[in-house]
Amino acid sequence: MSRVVLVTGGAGFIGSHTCKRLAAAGILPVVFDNLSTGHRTNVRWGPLVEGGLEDTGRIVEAIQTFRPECLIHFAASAYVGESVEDPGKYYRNNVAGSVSLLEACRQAGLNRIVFSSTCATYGVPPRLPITEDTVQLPVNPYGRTKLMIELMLGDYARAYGFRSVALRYFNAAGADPEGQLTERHDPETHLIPRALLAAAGRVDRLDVFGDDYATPDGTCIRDYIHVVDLAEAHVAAVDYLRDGGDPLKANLGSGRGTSVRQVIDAIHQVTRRRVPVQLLPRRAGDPPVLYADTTWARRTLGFRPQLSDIETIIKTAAPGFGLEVRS
Ligand SMILES: O=c1ccn([C@@H]2O[C@H](COP(=O)(O)OP(=O)(O)O[C@H]3OC[C@@H](O)[C@H](O)[C@H]3O)[C@@H](O)[C@H]2O)c(=O)[nH]1
Repeated sequence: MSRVVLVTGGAGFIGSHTCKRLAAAGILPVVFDNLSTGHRTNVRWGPLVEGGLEDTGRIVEAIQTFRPECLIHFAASAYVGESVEDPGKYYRNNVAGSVSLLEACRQAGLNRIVFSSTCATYGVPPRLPITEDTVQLPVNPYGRTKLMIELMLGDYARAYGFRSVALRYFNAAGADPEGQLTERHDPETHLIPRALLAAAGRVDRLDVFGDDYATPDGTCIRDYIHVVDLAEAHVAAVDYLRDGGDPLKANLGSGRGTSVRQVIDAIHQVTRRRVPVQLLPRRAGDPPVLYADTTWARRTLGFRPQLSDIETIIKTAAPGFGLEVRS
C-alpha cells in the first residue's frame, strides 16, 4: 500500500472501525494509541505505535517512519458526565493533548487533519435540524474541549497552512456487520449498549432518564448514526483533503430522530428480548431533541449513510452483547 494515514485513538470504537474501512480502501492505517481506553485487539489492519499525545518524539518519529498523507485524530476522553466532575482531565487530555499533537505534526511537516468533533459542541440548539452554521454553545466541558480544538485548527490553518476537516458526529452506534469489532466501553454509559446489556441480563435494568420531555412519547430524541457510516465518511474526508479540498466542518448523522422508547422497542423487535427499565428523573444537561441536517456532508463528502436505520444499528450491535438477532 502506498497510501498511509496516522490514526490517533485507532484502538477505540470509532477509530478501529475507521481503520478497517481505510484498509478496504487501500490505505494503511498506522495506529497511535496509549491503550488507556482502546483495545490492542482492535488494531488489526496496520501497525500500532504505543504512546500518548504528549509523546512528541514518538509522534515525530512515527510520521518520519511511515510518511502518512494525513492524520485522523480520534484520541480523546469522551464521557460527558465525567467531564463535568473532572474537567481538568478533559482540558489536559483533549485540549493540551491536541496542542501537543499539532505541534508534533508541525515539526514533522504533516498538515492535513481529520478531526473527531461532536454535536455536543452545539449544546441546546435554538432550532432543528442542526446545520453547521448553528451557534456552538456547548453545555459541558467535553463539548467545550472539542470546540476549542476546532477553533485551534482554524488558527493553525491561517498561520501555518494546516488543512482540516472537523466531523461533528451525532450518536455513534452499531458495530462491524462482519463481527470483527464490537462496542466495548468501560464503563458503558451510552443508551444502545446499556439497553442491550439489560436485554441480555448482564445488568439488572436500563435506567431511562426522563419521560416528561416535550416529545411525542416523552423521552429524549437523538440521531443515531452507524459507526460504519461514520468510518466511510472519514475515508471520504482523507480523499477530500488529498484532492485539495478547503477546510471543512460537517455534521455526520442519519438526519432522523429516534426516541429512547423507540430504541427500546426496536431492541424487542430485533432480539425478541424485553429491556427491563426503571424510570428515573431527567439527567442534567440532556437536550430534549437533537438531530442533524446532513446536506453539507452529502455535498462535500458524498456522505450517504447506508446502515443507520435503527433496526440495522441494533442488528449489528446485538451479537456483541451475546444476543441473537431474531427478525
Ligand atoms: O442509561 C441511559 C443512557 C442514556 N439515556 C438517554 O439516551 C439518550 C442518549 O444518551 P447517550 O448517553 O447514549 O448519548 P448522548 O446523547 O448523551 O451523547 C453524548 O455521548 C456521546 C457523545 O459522543 C456525544 O457527543 C455526547 O453528547 C439521552 O437522551 C439519555 O438521557 C438513558 O435514558 N439511559
